[in-house]
Formats: sequence, C-alpha cells, structure tokens
Amino acid sequence: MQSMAPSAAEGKLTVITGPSGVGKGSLVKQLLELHPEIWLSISATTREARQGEIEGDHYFFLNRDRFAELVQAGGCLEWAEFAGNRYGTPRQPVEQQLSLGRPVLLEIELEGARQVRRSFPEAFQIFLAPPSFEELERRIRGRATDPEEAIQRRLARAREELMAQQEFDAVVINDNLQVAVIELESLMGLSC
Ligand SMILES: Nc1ncnc2c1ncn2[C@@H]1O[C@H](COP(=O)(O)OP(=O)(O)OP(=O)(O)O)[C@@H](O)[C@H]1O
Ligand SMILES: Nc1nc2c(ncn2[C@@H]2O[C@H](COP(=O)(O)O)[C@@H](O)[C@H]2O)c(=O)[nH]1
Repeated sequence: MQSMAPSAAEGKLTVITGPSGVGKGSLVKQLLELHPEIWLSISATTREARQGEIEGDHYFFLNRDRFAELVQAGGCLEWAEFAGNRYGTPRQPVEQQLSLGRPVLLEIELEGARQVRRSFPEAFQIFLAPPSFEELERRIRGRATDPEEAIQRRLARAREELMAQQEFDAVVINDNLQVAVIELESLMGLSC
C-alpha cells in the first residue's frame, strides 16, 4: 500500500478505480458489509444487464437516448465510454448524501475518476491494482460474465489504466482480498 495524501475521513468522497476484473466490486461489497454507514453511488449505464443484476441495485440500465438526456440535463457528476458502453454517476443523490455528511463511495473507471478529480479535488482517490496482468486476465475470464470480444476490450483498456496508477492518492494491490479490505479501511480512516 502506498499513500501520498491525507485520508478520506476529512474528504467524505472516496473514489475507487482500477482495471475491470481487479476486484473493485468484491472489495466494495465487503467494505459495505463492515461499514453500512458508507453510501455507495449506483451508476447509470447503457450496458445490458448481466444475469442476476437488478435495476436500481447494481445499476440504472438506460438506453443510449435516455443516457444522453441525463448527461444533457447536467445529471451526471461524471461519465465515460468504457469498452463500448457508457457509464455515469447520477449527480443529485451524491450531492445529497454529501450534504448530509455521509461518507460517499464511487466505484468508477479511470476517465470518470479524472473528471471527479477536477470537480472534487478534495476527494480521496484510490487505485486498485492486480498482483499481475496474468492474474487480472484469470479473474476476468473466471468471472465468466463477458463475451470474448468484451474481454479483449477490457484487457486492452486495463493496460492503459495500469499506467495511470501514479495519479492516485493511494494504490492498493488486491492480492489477498481480506488484506486489501483492511488496507482500504485504514486509508479511509474507518475504525475496524
Ligand atoms: N483477491 C482476489 N483473489 C482472487 N480472486 C478475486 C479477488 N478479488 C476478486 N476476485 C475475483 O475476481 C473476479 C472479478 O472481481 P470483480 O467483479 O469484483 O471485479 P471488478 O473490478 O469489480 O470488475 P468490473 O470493473 O468489470 O466490474 C470475480 O470473480 C472475483 O470473485
Ligand atoms: N466512469 C464511470 N465508470 C463506471 C461507472 N460505474 C461503473 N463504472 C466502471 O465501468 C467499468 C465496467 O463496469 P462493468 O460493470 O461493466 O464491469 C468498471 O471499471 C466500473 O468501475 C460510472 O458511473 N462512471
């Protein structure tokens, strides 16, 4: 774990990014079970729902026109195109939760994290990295949620994302998930 900035306890808004398949969702799920006071933003996406994904729980699934309307209306805090689909953070609920003083967590890809860095420079930004590229590929394939073409796009994007990790306030390597959760708790100033 490398930390170059103050912890998130002062900022309230925390961003977790990292390549597809590194384990962001797995890590966030465990963190929320341990710390239900954290509010996780539910993103909008034009991606098709995967088996088992629930509208309003995993994502708000929108068609391209509805997504464009949301962006046009200024309804996204940030948004990006990722592996052929669009993803964005609905602005209003994030601003509401922050105004209530609640710790807010965004789990988003690199371009979105860069946008948040510009609009919320006080946000604490964490990059989750795999122990190796080979292990990342094993995880994406092992998850068995994406067709081969999507896997290839995600892996190509992962190479670019991994080169950007120096931009972040902290880098956590997700080798052992339980260790990564503890490192995240420490970075976010959460009591265990
Ligand atoms: N530390 C770990 N060791 C081994 N496998 C892991 C670890 N963390 C997560 N995984 C597995 O890797 C796969 C990808 O994890 P996950 O879906 O959480 O990644 P993600 O970063 O959220 O992906 P995406 O950005 O595409 O949503 C899952 O099958 C998960 O169980
Ligand atoms: N910029 C944003 N990226 C987001 C958002 N919600 C999710 N994501 C990221 O997209 C990829 C792919 O997700 P998947 O569910 O299709 O595997 C992954 O890196 C997510 O973190 C968002 O609102 N904005």
